[in-house]
Amino acid sequence: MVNGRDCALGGKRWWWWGGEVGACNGVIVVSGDSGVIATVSGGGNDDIGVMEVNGSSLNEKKVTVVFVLGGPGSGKGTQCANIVEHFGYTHLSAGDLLRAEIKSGSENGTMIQNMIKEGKIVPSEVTIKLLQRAMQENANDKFLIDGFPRNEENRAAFESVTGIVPEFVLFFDCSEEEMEKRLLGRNQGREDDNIATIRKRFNVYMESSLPVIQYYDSKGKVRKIDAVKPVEEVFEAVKAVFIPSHEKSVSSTTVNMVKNKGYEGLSTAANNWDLK
Ligand SMILES: Nc1ncnc2c1ncn2[C@@H]1O[C@H](COP(=O)(O)OP(=O)(O)OP(=O)(O)O)[C@@H](O)[C@H]1O
Ligand SMILES: O=c1ccn([C@@H]2O[C@H](COP(=O)(O)O)[C@@H](O)[C@H]2O)c(=O)[nH]1
Repeated sequence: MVNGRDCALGGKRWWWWGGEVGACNGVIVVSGDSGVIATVSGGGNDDIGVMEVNGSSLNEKKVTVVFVLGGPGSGKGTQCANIVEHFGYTHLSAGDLLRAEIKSGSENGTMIQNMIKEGKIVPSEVTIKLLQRAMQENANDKFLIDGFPRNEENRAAFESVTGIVPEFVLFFDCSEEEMEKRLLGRNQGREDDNIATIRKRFNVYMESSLPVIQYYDSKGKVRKIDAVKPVEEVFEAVKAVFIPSHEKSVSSTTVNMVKNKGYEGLSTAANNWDLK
């Protein structure tokens, strides 16, 4: 499945991949299938990822991850920018990371470029490594992962390699007609925003990505948003998902106080608060 090895350590399972074990950053790693254990201190090779499996931990960093899924052009990137601004998440677009990898002159560049032109899904190990590195290099502990996982294999590999289970999945539900119109009008010079590739992307989305959303729905993790509406209205619905429920009930109480007892000083703020 992925280029990694695991073994039991202190009742926990650990994975590693890539590079030399001894170059890793002050964490415990395992060597080989025989389960030989090495404790490494110091060093520093960012290409090596060591993660606790079965906990949302990345190099001993606890992280919160929200997957942002939906068809091509459903507005994921647009809304992620709003979420970053209002809720302090870091936005990691898998597609942007892959495009940056092409630009960097990486040995995988040509392969990634061909896959994107064809609307195909890049192998999991490539994308997961880019996502892992981006999370490790960022001091934040809250990430929006946009446009990943795109198929069941992506999903299973990410969960087993990183041990990260998403907090929830934000799903932008949009008609194909609307998505096509948006992609053809995006005008960002993307090689895959032409009608032939768009059709291929739609097919891959229907066949491979929707089952991932269905999987998370069966776990009660999907927060579905009607993404056909204008940007501002979509964000109102998104906000309702991100505002913690206790804050919603506090504001609800405040509104009731305003309504019932006429606390005029609070009325503007309370009435502007979006209660869902
Ligand atoms: N609610 C909306 N109404 C109208 N246009 C929108 C809306 N949301 C986004 N757009 C526009 O549609 C285009 C696609 O949006 P965006 O890039 O956010 O989609 P995406 O889901 O991230 O796409 P992709 O999966 O291809 O990366 C952009 O030009 C954006 O400005
Ligand atoms: O996890 C991923 C994300 C993206 N791809 C490839 O990139 C393009 C563009 O993705 P956007 O999310 O629209 O930026 C996509 O069609 C895939 O070819 C991928 O393989 N895996």
